[in-house]
Amino acid sequence: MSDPQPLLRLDALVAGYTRPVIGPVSLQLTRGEVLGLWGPNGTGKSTLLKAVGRSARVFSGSIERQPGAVLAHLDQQPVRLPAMPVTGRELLRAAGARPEVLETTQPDTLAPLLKRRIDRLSGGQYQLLWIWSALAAGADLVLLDEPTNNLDPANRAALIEILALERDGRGVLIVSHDHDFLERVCSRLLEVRDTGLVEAPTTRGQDR
Ligand SMILES: Nc1ncnc2c1ncn2[C@@H]1O[C@H](COP(=O)(O)OP(=O)(O)OP(=O)(O)O)[C@@H](O)[C@H]1O
Repeated sequence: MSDPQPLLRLDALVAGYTRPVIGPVSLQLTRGEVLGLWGPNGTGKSTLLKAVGRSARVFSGSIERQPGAVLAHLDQQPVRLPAMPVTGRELLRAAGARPEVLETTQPDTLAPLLKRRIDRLSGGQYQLLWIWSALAAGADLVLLDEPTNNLDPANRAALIEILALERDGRGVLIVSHDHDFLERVCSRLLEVRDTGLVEAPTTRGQDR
């Protein structure tokens, strides 16, 4: 079951800001895959996501996204919306979440968040809702930078649960230092080293 064209293909990508900070790196992500990136601080993992999201500079190599694939990018510091009387449910509807997803498939932890004003949620609650809205709205290519930061154990467990839902339709690329989380959710893990990306063994993701 492989796509004719992967959702995302990086070929010898060198990316950075005023100067390159990562690369050359190559990878492919297909629908149904959850790919984890981990490695030491400052090796350019977030920059790689930003380059895919077009907020970092590409010095050489290429980034090919499947035409029409909808991208959602959770940055390390999620942008909060200004104060306004909008509930979580209204946010998800505005993002294009399908009604059946809103009514049936949300984990218990999310139900109370749907009723609350989003400008009154805590940082972690907002982050979880933001990720759920990207998934429920059917983003094809989801980039998550340190998604377990700010989450307590219950919300971290909810994140693991929602990432497992309807996984076949999308590809997810996750940067995290939370290795246990990556092992739980990822089908493939890559370690970022000075020499490039190295395939890392994953014990739990294989059978998902
Ligand atoms: N906006 C920016 N402008 C210039 N340099 C930057 C910018 N953001 C990050 N850098 C530099 O790029 C390098 C890689 O940073 P990046 O945040 O991509 O690494 P990382 O692997 O995600 O690190 P961490 O694990 O600490 O989050 C670092 O040297 C950092 O100082």
